[in-house]
Amino acid sequence: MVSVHKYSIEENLPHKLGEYILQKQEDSLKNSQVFNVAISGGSLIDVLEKGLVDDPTIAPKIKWDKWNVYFVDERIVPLDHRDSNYCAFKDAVLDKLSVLPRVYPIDDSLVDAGSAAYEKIASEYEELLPKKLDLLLLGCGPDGHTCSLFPGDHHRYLIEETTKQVMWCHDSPKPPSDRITITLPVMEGAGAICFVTMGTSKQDAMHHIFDLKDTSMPCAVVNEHFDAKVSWFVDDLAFETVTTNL
Ligand SMILES: O=C(O)[C@H](O)[C@@H](O)[C@H](O)[C@H](O)COP(=O)(O)O
Repeated sequence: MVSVHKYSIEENLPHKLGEYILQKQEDSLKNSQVFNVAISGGSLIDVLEKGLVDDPTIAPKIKWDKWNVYFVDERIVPLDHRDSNYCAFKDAVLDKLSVLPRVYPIDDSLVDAGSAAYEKIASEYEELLPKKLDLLLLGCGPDGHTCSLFPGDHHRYLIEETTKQVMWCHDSPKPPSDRITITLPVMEGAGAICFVTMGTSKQDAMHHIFDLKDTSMPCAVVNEHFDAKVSWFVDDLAFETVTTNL
């Protein structure tokens, strides 16, 4: 069963997420020299800053030199553009560290080459991915999207992909329009999948995902497919409308 960790403001979700990530780091480093993590953009990055960099009890235990950081999705913009997930992570986390992880951004030399090059950015990124990601840290949009796997017929080709691990997402309903995203085959191979979602704007999505099991929402598809390896870190506000006992 999917596990849900629900916190009030006072309970400090970023700290609890930090503890969870720390445990995953330790588990992975028992069997490997490196900890392979892939992160999304959006509000997750602020939570990572609070939980992994600012938190005085967690921060010293994070072995950044053992981390390989990938992106579950990225907007096709230059890496120093304010819309870039890499740029957001750099500003919020990397620039504050004295020991750096190895980070794998997209090759942004092709971002101005037009849509013909975007498939190439995706396939090149697929080449960069390790055999196994230990942990995926994901967000959930108000429409139930995750990574750049959006709901609706127009984007069905992304959630239904069974072979390619990274794809070009065009006409994204959330700007910017062109992105790359990992697909379900990457989730299939991952050690653990963790969603982080907070606030009232997520209430409708939470009701659809947890009460109605509405698989028109990509997050509900992830819950359904990967079940026991999926955890959700949510706050009271986001879960206010959920009636299912979890
Ligand atoms: O690049 C992106 O747009 C993100 O990776 C995206 O998938 C994000 O995780 C969700 O949209 C949730 O974002 P919020 O948590 O900011 O609502």
